[in-house]
Amino acid sequence: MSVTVSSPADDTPLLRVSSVSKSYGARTGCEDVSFELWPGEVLAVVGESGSGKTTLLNCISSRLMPTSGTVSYRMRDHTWRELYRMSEAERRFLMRTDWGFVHQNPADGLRMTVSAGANVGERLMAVGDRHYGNIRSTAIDWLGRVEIGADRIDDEPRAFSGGMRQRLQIARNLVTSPRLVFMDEPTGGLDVSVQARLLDLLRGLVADLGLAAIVVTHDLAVARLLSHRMMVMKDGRVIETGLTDRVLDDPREAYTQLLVSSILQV
Ligand SMILES: Nc1ncnc2c1ncn2[C@@H]1O[C@H](COP(=O)(O)OP(=O)(O)OP(=O)(O)O)[C@@H](O)[C@H]1O
Repeated sequence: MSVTVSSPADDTPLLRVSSVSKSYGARTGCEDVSFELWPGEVLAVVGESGSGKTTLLNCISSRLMPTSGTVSYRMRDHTWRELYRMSEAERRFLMRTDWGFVHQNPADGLRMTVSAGANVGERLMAVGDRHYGNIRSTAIDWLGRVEIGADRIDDEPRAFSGGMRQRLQIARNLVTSPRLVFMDEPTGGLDVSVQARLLDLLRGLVADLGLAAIVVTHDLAVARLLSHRMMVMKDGRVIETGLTDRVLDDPREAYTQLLVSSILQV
């Protein structure tokens, strides 16, 4: 089954995913997934462990070549480019400038042995900023936006708590004003109280910046708080999709009903 979702937000999508499948030998990672993502839209991809969320996220963020299907992205100059027809250098440039990727484990998205300021500043340098004073003041500004004091700018992230590291990773990703951010379980592995604060912060930043985002999570509360739309995956396929509140309040598929009711019983 191929599921195409539509959004009311804008008449030109930012990303088009068409019939993407990925298999690992005989094992299915994800199968025949199609959807479009609009500017400023947050899409949550939910499902239980092994349902194919991470495989799909990796395929559409150019980290894992799909077995079949296409991923097209609308560039800033409005031309459409097919991701896996770009050169490796073009894809890397896109990832550094127009896209962000927030990993579940901040250590995967940060340089742990350089200062917090440098972690943010080097992304600015990657998009061509060469003015030390600008870079430092923008880094301080962004550390403030993610609630890290300016007095911590020279500390390395390994001296930070898990929540601070995750906030730093978010600042590093958002400082260049990307148009699209991929997030893989962005609050996973954090204490519940830290999660709640981080989610609040993320929600505010995504809304302020008008970011489009694809958030993979097994946590329906994260999907509820962050996303406009949801895709529910099972065994590598999308089995239900729709506005987040609709899917959570009135799930149509038996599997989604089970997923929602099992959370509500906790
Ligand atoms: N590198 C790999 N080699 C072989 N099989 C893989 C590989 N990565 C994932 N798979 C398989 O693909 C399927 C989907 O896995 P995936 O990690 O995408 O699911 P997920 O929904 O992200 O799970 P989780 O929430 O546990 O991270 C699973 O059956 C998994 O075993």
